[in-house]
Amino acid sequence: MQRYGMTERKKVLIGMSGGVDSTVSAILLQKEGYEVEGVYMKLHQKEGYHEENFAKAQRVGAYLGIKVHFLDLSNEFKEEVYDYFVDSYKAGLTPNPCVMCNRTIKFGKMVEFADSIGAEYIATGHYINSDGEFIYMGKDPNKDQSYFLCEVKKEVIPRLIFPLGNWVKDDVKAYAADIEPLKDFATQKESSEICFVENTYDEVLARHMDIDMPGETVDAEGNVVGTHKGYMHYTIGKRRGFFVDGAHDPHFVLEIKPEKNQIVVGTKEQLEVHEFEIKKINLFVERDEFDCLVKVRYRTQAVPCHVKIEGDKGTVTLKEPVFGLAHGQVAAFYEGNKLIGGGVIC
Ligand SMILES: Nc1ncnc2c1ncn2[C@@H]1O[C@H](COP(=O)(O)OP(=O)(O)OP(=O)(O)O)[C@@H](O)[C@H]1O
Repeated sequence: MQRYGMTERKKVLIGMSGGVDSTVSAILLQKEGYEVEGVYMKLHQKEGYHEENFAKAQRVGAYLGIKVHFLDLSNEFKEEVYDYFVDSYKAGLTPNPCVMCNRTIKFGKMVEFADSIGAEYIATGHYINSDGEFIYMGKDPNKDQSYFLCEVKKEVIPRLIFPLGNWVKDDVKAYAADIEPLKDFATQKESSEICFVENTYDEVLARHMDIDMPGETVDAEGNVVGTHKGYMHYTIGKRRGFFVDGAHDPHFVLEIKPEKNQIVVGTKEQLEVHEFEIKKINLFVERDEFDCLVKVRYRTQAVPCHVKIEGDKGTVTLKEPVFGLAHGQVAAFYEGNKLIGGGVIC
């Protein structure tokens, strides 16, 4: 984790969310000899959320004797992440808000803030590794978050430090539990996967539009076979929450047609995908045609593939098929544990 030379003491800005991961990360950085400052970012408008979490981050700051800044990025977050999330569902796509947040906010605006306070390094409590040149999967396979960084700008990587890259979550909690003034951090409820979603994503969408609009469920040939609750309730691969008249076998969502408020359903075999296109390509290596592994969603196995990039589009040919590829999600490319980039599935 140590990047600075023996004679200098390098300044690091750590994103402190009030959670156990960033808390332990801040402690580890200080132990390593870094000059640490923290920042709590206000990202969304969830009632009461920021008061509580900023207070926690400040408690950690007081314990460590470090400054914790408060940065209101709610306008930027709304534009770059929240609106994109809502607009994607409206367009029948499955967004990846954490990927966009990492690119534009955590490793975008937070880096600009680090510059403004003279911090060379930027740290977070993500379960990821980095050698200053590349990003690697974290050691804890259940927590590895490297997938969410595949759209981060290449030039920021040398400045990133992830103190928890070689930790497993249980050890992080045990570490916090041993520190008397901070031991409640070890047992607090874990944050939800998407920070502004309290329960389900459709609760968020329902604040902006009418998502309950019954429509037709059709098969791959376009025959009407049943009904559904409104296209925004579904993602590709979903197998519940719609009706297929007289169906015995399980049916899955194959496609979403927002303009007709239709969902296309079919069998598991019909979900099989061998090739797909990507856009918004972000690579950490200089190549336009290569073999690698690809993860087409967060919690899935990486599969071998061939990538060919032409202009701002790319074609990914899979050597093993995947089932249920959702448009709008990110495909992250790996060589072993090394993240070499990504793109948005279109
Ligand atoms: N509001 C925030 N302000 C500052 N940094 C943040 C904020 N939210 C997240 N981060 C940073 O991003 C990291 C990853 O966030 P994420 O929400 O994915 O993880 P987490 O496992 O809930 O982490 P934590 O236990 O630290 O809350 C955090 O560890 C923290 O360093």
